[in-house]
Amino acid sequence: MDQSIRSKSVRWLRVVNKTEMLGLRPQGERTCLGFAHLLRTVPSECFPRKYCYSPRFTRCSKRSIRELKNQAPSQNSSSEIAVQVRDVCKTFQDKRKNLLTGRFRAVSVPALRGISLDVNRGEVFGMLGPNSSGKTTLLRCMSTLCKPDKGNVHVLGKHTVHQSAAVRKQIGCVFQDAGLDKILTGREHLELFGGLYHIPRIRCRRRIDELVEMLEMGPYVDRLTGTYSGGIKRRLDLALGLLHEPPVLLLDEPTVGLDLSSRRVIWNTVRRYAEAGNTVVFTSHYLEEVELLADRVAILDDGRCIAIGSPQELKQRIGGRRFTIRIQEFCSEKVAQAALEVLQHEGIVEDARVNAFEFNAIELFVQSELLNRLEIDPRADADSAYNSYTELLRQTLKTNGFELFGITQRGVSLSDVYLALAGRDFREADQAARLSEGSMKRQPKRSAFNAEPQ
Ligand SMILES: Nc1ncnc2c1ncn2[C@@H]1O[C@H](COP(=O)(O)OP(=O)(O)OP(=O)(O)O)[C@@H](O)[C@H]1O
Repeated sequence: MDQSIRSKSVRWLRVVNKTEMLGLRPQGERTCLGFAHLLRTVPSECFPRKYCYSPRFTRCSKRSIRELKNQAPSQNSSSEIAVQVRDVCKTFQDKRKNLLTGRFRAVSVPALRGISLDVNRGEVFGMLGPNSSGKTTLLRCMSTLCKPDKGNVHVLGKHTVHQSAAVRKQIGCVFQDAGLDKILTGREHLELFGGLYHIPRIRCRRRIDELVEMLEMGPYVDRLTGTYSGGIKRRLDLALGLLHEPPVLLLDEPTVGLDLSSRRVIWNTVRRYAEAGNTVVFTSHYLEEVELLADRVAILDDGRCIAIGSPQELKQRIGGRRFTIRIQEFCSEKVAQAALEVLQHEGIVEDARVNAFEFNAIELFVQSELLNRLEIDPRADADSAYNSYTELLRQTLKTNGFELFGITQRGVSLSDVYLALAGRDFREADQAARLSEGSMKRQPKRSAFNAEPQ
């Protein structure tokens, strides 16, 4: 590559470092380098002394720093807790255009509404939620990039606002919109970051080789990143986040839009990293990814944490089984509603609805209490009891003139947990978020099982 371009790029990088890190870049101004925002989480001590004045998020009075240092560690900031979030609220001020008048008006968009949670050291912690539930904002609060309006976030006992420089030394971040500089190769990116983190050159090279092997990037690392596919770009992003071996790794939707092989590589890398005693916090939209990867998961809805626990615990808390009844392959809503009314009238379903996203299939949650009440094989094991219940459904629908296309049953999934707690399923929530993006949000519904949101 042309050396002059590269040195220009590195010079720009320094300028961008300085302005991004110190929060001096005017809002909305474009940076020359795509990956500039990645650098915001690099500790400010990496920059020449003369640049290090008044960083936006580290600015606080000497007195408040003294107070923080003298503060006795709270009960939960013990060594077992890697990330502590307490009562965090964040509201954005946004502008919306009135389509009639063409004028903009200011609107408040509450992104986080009092979230508290703890992430233990050495665990893989997932944050699951539909669009606009506040996952990214919470992750940005943990990474020092977003300042909560209310509440505190501590990472390894350090306050993310008052001790942001100390926090940045402990974290690695991979965000959704991470950009890479097209005119540098993957290895050059890694070397550049190694330099910023002051990793000795030989150690840095060894670490780069390790990461290249771990992320299966051998054939790509010496190519210009402009030629990378989405999956390889995400792998390089992850390598940049892992380069300095941070004890806490923050990932925002690490596998969104990737094919299965890239996802597998990323999942394996994250797992191995956590097994080495590090903490990983990630957000995801994919239920199966969270079930597979997370030791514990927080389910977010509308800026609130509605459940927290291991995927297994959460599913057990809901219990029972989920039935899907299809009257016809592509059923109309009217027919499905009529069938549901029959079942309700016969008193053999408790918690049921017609799912418009599944061609108006009827979905039921069935728990053992219902089977006991209906006196279905009281002495039989769970499987036979649920099979008898299936037969009862089939007979009831048949005697009322409904020909069945099919009935399936399965154990509950995290999607059912979300449905039970939030009163709507993921796709409905995503659609609602898209429709009401930024407008007044609905109040959370009571759970389908009357489970109290936490
Ligand atoms: N900089 C911002 N300015 C205005 N509103 C914002 C800003 N950042 C986030 N929001 C709003 O805050 C809410 C939560 O957004 P956030 O990105 O945290 O959600 P999310 O759960 O990560 O969603 P997704 O899964 O789509 O990434 C949304 O309504 C979003 O529009």
